[in-house]
Amino acid sequence: MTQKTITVLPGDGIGPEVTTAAIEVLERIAQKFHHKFSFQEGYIGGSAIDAKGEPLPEETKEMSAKSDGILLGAVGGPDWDHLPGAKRPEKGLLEIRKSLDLYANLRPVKAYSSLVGASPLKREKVEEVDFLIVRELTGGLYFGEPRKREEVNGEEQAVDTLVYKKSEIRRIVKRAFEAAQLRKGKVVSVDKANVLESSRLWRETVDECKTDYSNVELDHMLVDNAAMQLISQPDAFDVIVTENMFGDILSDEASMLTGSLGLLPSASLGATGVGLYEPVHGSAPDIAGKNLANPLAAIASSAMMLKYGFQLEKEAARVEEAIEKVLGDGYRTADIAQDSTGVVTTTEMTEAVIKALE
Ligand SMILES: NC(=O)C1=CN([C@@H]2O[C@H](COP(=O)(O)OP(=O)(O)OC[C@H]3O[C@@H](n4cnc5c(N)ncnc54)[C@H](O)[C@@H]3O)[C@@H](O)[C@H]2O)C=CC1
Ligand SMILES: CC(C)CC(=O)C(=O)O
Ligand SMILES: [Mg+2]
Repeated sequence: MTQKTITVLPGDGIGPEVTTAAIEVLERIAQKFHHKFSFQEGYIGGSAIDAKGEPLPEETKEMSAKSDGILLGAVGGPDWDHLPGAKRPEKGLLEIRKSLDLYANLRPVKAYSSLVGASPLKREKVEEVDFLIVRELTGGLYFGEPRKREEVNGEEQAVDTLVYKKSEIRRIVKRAFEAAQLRKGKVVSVDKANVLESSRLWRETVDECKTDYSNVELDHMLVDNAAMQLISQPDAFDVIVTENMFGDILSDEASMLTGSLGLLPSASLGATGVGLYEPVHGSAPDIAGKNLANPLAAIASSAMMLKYGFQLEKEAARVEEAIEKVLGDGYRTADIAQDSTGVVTTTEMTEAVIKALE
């Protein structure tokens, strides 16, 4: 019997809908395998700004740090877009990642066989897709200082800063090599070393780390080429390691190989301690509150929590199999449906997954 306390941070938009789905699945898993999962809910993002006046209240940070796993929905939305950068909902997410030192964001991209038709790419391009994006999560442009607006020579300008320390690069690259050793043994490191100094340090550091992993094959790829190769030869990738913003962009692109952004899960891990599990997608304000969101990315994120956070491999596999089963049985939320017949809601998809756990 495993006993765990899970912090749930639903956030904004479709966040509450998809985290509810993930909780229901975890509750069923606990019941089935005789574990005890208790859930505590906290504020983050726009809903935290509305309730508590800030995107990451201290109490959220504390309860998250003390728990065994964090399940997050998504943050942000048009209600808060007028706020200055430091007070926006997204700041809450960046801050929780930073404060818990969750530097390794694992984003698996795997085509479900029954869904290859949902991708805008040809079947033969996507059916073998199975790779892992290892995205650096606590450095780079999203965190570098200074960041500011200023007036220079009578004109307004804005500054963001892209900084990487060698130690930050080393630790994420090691994660990628280790992940590759458990997969097909191929790492592609993505950078912009033809232009950016930070990318040249990135590339040098990757080469240095490589000497400890003689059984792993390494290639470097410029990010613009990588964006193209993800479409032209997506099945050639095994592990992609890259910096924060490139990983953010490439993973949304990669989601279309599977058919929808609503399918991709992620785990954000530190060296030790609590991990954060969240879908790759955002708060999807266009469909929020309509019971239309695809809950599978959040449910698959809860499977990553079981696997990486609690070492419950069998239980994680059971959730993944249930997802495959419902897709195989033809359950489709609107984002992955070929036409409008038989489209299911968020709650119907969740019920189907729970049923498939039996
Ligand atoms: N991790 C997070 O909390 C993230 C938050 N955001 C925030 O979310 C807000 C909206 O951003 P967008 O650029 O529109 O990105 P988004 O990821 O929220 O939505 C992009 C498109 O994908 C669709 N989509 C996303 N998740 C879906 C799901 N589970 N099922 C079905 N369709 C889904 C949406 O309906 C929309 O058409 C912004 O405030 C942004 O800052 C964006 C990305 C990540
Ligand atoms: C909202 C951003 C802070 C994050 C994002 O887009 C992501 O992590 O995928
Ligand atoms: Mg993103």
